Amino acid sequence: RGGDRKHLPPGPPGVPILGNLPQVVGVPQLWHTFDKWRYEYGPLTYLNMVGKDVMVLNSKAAAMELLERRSATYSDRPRSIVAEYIGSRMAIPFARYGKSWQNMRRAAHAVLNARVSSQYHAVQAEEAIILAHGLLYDKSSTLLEKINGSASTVISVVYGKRSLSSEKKDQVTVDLDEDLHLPESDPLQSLCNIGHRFTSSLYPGAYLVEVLPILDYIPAAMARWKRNAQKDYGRISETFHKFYNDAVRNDQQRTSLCASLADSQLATALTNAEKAWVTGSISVAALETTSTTLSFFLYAMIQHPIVQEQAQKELDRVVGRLRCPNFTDMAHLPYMRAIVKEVLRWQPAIPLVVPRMAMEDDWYEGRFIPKGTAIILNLWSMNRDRDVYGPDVDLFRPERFLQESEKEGEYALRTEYENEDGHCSFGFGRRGCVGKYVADNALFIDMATILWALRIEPEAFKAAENPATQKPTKDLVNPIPDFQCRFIPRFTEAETILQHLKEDVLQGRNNED
Ligand code: HEM
Repeated sequence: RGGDRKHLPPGPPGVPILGNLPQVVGVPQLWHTFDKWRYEYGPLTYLNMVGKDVMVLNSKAAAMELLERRSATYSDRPRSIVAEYIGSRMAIPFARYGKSWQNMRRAAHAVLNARVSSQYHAVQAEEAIILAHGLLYDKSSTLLEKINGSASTVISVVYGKRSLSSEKKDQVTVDLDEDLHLPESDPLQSLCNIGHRFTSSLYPGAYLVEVLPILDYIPAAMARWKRNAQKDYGRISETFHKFYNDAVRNDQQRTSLCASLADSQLATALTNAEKAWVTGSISVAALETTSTTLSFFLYAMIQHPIVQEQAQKELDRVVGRLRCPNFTDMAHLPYMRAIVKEVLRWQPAIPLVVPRMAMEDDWYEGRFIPKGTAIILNLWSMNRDRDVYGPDVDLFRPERFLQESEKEGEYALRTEYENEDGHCSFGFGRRGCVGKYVADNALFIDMATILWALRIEPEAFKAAENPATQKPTKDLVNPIPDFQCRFIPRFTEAETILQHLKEDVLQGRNNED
């Protein structure tokens, strides 16, 4: 093995003992640092973190080979001491590979796969109406509040039509040293905060104990990080149980994921606690990813009014102005579908994914990957691979997924993207995003409904002169830029139709009670 280690991939030189730790600890938006390194070191960048092997995986080709074709070797997550105290063993996205994860994943797949995901079309279309209506009329919430609330599309799928509603939503901030804030009045905020508790604790270099596991022997009474993590586990568990039990009791229609799990034969392998954690952790995985992507969509639209106009031309031609878009229009709206793909490519919600672990010694293109290596998936760089997307990777340009159609001024999706994402933002292989069909559908119907009804304009600043800034973050989630926009009805009927449909949705929900 000593000889093999001479063939480790290249990486930035580190310092004695600590290795590359000082180049990583405390650095915000690490995906930018890793992106720079990839031009120097190639598809795999080697880092030594106090003697621990870590590699950053930067190219789609390498990810396809290792994570898809050799997925049996790369489906585990490395042990994270802090995340385990918080409950990662029970949470699908963070759990180690094994029987318990397999049972949870199987149950999640059964209710989220491509075929079943069409069952959620109706509730997704309803939520899209509520979102577009709220963007236009709800003056009591900020844009960010509306966007956070908008992700309830996904939450309705998990917890039912009487989805968890929020009374007040703040921008999510979780300080590792502060108490986990789980406001009872605001379940969506609680789920976001739980998600950040995990994703910030898994950010490279977040806790010293991860690279010096001996620190785990310090008793909880003397280690605040451990006390906090143990306390948070109890509170998260209680929250997930409450949401699950309420949903099973209240979802008379039995359409929600919770009700499916409660009724399903498939879920018999799961304990009640696992069911609560499966649904809780799926919501956590779904919520901020979807709302972050929707935020970047709005941001892209104010920066690119021509893209907006092009999409609206397509919507007018295919849908007309007498009804809202629906899922049967999807196949006829290639420009809209290209916008969904381009937002996901341009700004992946999770630029650095929760790492994988090599379960065996392995080789890639003459480079040695020792067993136990933590592999950080750098989706940011994969989505900006110039060999795949051309030199304009930093630009938002949906046309990259399109070709001219036979009819002048119209587009068709390039055939290779009909059944392919065209981006890497859902990850790879056995641990790839299990909710990607539900996510794609929610994003499509939300974006199409908004663009059909509304024109989106920048507020208070000219985007080109005063670009919005992103807060520095030490979290795996891509922070939403600080921007404001306003919404204007595109035509009179849009307002009337939105108003009627929203009333119908609320009326329908009241009748179900
Ligand atoms: C724009 C929306 C979304 C994005 C960008 C996204 C992205 C991701 C990524 C990058 C991963 C890790 C993949 C890997 O390790 O290779 C993941 C995992 C996961 N996602 Fe999503 N996701 C989205 C929406 C959703 C939705 C709507 C759901 C559920 C309804 C969901 C459920 C999950 C779950 C349960 C996992 C863990 C899978 C596992 O470890 O086995 N996600 N997602």
